[in-house]
Amino acid sequence: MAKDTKDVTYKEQTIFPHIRNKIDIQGREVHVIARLEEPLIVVLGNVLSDEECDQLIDLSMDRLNRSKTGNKREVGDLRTSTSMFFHDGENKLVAKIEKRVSEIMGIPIEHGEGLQILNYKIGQEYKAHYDYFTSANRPVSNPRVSTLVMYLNDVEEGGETYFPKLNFSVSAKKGMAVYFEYFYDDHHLNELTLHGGAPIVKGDKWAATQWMRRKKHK
Ligand SMILES: O=C(O)CCC(=O)C(=O)O
Ligand SMILES: [Fe+2]
Repeated sequence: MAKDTKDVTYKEQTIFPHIRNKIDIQGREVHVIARLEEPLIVVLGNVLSDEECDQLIDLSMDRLNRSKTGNKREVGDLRTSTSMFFHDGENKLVAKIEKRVSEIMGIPIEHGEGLQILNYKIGQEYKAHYDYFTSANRPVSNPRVSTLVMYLNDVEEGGETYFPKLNFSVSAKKGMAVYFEYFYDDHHLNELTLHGGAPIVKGDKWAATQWMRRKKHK
């Protein structure tokens, strides 16, 4: 018998649990607008209402500090935004959004690092980076596995979330979000999730980021 020479395309298991183009959560219909399969990058619509976006901005405005990066949480050129973290469930709105984010990402909120609000003014950016941690000599004990970046306003010009290794970018649009994950066995797929927040050219940018860990973080 002739041997079957068809290529077998093997796809890795993903974390994101939704296969349909709509996700029903808390009586709200979140839309899957676009989807890249490997690495999985999902553009989502109707994640937050306009009022929720405005309230998150109002609640964080007076609590912003220069954003930090890396294990040592340092301030530097890599990330020039200001930002803050809400405490877990610190008010009704944050609790409600945490629950929604957890359902979208398919991971309990206890694995999260807290909802983080970011503000970028003209010229400010988050240069291309990986959200996962790397350690040269020992495995990371509780690695980050996935990210959701939600946009809280429309940016007039600039401020896209860009993935330079994929020639792909997502414009910041109020209430929408981009999800991606980087817990693949094939490390090449994780490396393709290199991404950044492009410098703001006109206007400013407000976003909310949720980083999830493999295991409980708190
Ligand atoms: O601001 C963005 O578009 C990207 C933010 C980001 O990469 C992060 O918070 O890890
Ligand atoms: Fe990031």
